[in-house]
Amino acid sequence: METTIIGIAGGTGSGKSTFTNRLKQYFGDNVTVIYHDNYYKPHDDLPFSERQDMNYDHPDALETGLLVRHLEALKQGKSIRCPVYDFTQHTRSDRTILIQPSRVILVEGILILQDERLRELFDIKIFVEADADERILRRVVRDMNERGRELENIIEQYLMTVKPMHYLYVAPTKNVADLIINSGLNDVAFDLVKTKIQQLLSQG
Ligand SMILES: Nc1ncnc2c1ncn2[C@@H]1O[C@H](COP(=O)(O)OP(=O)(O)O)[C@@H](O)[C@H]1O
Ligand SMILES: Nc1ccn([C@@H]2O[C@H](COP(=O)(O)O)[C@@H](O)[C@H]2O)c(=O)n1
Repeated sequence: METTIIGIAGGTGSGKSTFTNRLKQYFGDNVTVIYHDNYYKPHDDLPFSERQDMNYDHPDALETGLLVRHLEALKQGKSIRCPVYDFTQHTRSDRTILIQPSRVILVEGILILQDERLRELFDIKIFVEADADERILRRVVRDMNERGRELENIIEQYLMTVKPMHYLYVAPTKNVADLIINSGLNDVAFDLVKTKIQQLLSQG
């Protein structure tokens, strides 16, 4: 089986997951989703207070080599066990998820277009764009509701690492994207990508 891998990048809060999850919801088991976030290094040898203060927006924060190996295995028709990251604990959980090979794989994450090995594996590269003020507002709500964070910590982390790393490592990757999407809720972009995936699936 041929495999097509689509990378979906964009800054934090840009709407990457919203766009990716909409495609997953539409295609169900015909499409597999892998989140780079699950490949954050665990650092479970360090106390919580130290894990809390780390820079999670630098490429070195992620075990991207493992993601590369997993994508290569899926392309070869092998299943993989994907780690599961726990944002409330700043480390990986004990769980892994069994992921089966499929015709189309979506890979989502802030830094996926920054890594040359990943770029080589992607057949289609998408960047989801959104203004910085909207992204941080969404992140505040999301991190407080879903990631167990407090407002003060979110603001400090944003100013110390998230914002500078975004402009150093994430924003420039817009230039290597095949497609730049204005918002994760963009219906036209969704229809275009949906049609492309339908075409790939019908080719088998
Ligand atoms: N265009 C949009 N308008 C309003 N809210 C949005 C939009 N895109 C995403 N959101 C919301 O913002 C939050 C972060 O979006 P998400 O897709 O998780 O971002 P990312 O994966 O890029 O960090 C979610 O709660 C989502 O529902
Ligand atoms: N322990 C961690 C690990 C990562 N982050 C932040 O997650 C952001 C990426 O995820 P998105 O869903 O927002 O794209 C990234 O900006 C990291 O700062 C974290 O807060 N804690």
